[in-house]
Amino acid sequence: MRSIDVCLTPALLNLYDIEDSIVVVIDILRATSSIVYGIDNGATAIIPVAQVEDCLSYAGNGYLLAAERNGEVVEGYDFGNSPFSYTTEKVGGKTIVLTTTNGTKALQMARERAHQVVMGSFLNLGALCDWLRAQDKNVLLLCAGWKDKFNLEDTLFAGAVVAELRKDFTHIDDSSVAAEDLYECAKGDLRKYLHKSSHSHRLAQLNIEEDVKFCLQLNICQAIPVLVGDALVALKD
Ligand SMILES: O=C(O)[C@H](CS(=O)(=O)O)OP(=O)(O)O
Ligand SMILES: [Mg+2]
Repeated sequence: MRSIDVCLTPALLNLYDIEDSIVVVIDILRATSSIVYGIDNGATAIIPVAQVEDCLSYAGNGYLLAAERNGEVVEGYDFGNSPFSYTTEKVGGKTIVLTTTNGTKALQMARERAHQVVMGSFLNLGALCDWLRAQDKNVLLLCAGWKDKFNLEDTLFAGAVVAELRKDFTHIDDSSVAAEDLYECAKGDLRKYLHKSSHSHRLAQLNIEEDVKFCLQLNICQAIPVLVGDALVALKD
């Protein structure tokens, strides 16, 4: 029996047995979207850290240091978590140390217990689902949310994955059913639906509408970033 469950916020992660599961970390706006895009664009590795000051211990290695808090680049860092900072020209062949408000924190929580940790986004939805379908493992879709609270965009993506995979799994929990129904509600126009989201209001003041539109594109990437040791690298077949 294979199960696919949705953990709606990292605050609930301890309720799940993930020792033998693949955990998909989801932070659509914008951490996992940018990580997927950067790895797809040839970044050698992305090292996630939970605290801004943890980046400094990597300084001097020729790594790029990326830090975002509350939607803005932390002063003194090379860049933050806008996908437009993760183009081939900017990150190809480079190692990036990254910390964000929600996504890297959720990742650090998952890595402590999960069998395997990968990154999900609308950008690599199809490739991710094809790979998950082929693994003989339970799956937990971990929504990074916002400061440990539920958010719409991460749950929408979890619902998109459940919709793709529900035929391949014998058990889905109620949060998976709810996430899938939410996705069915919104899939016709994700951007329009997400005008309701707290993130849209928060980022509206930061004028990064283009980031939001970019992160909602489907299947422009094939890369599946996987955590190997301390770093996220491209999953090899
Ligand atoms: O930078 C982002 O888009 C968010 C910041 S917030 O959710 O608007 O506070 O950070 P992320 O860790 O990518 O969710
Ligand atoms: Mg987010």
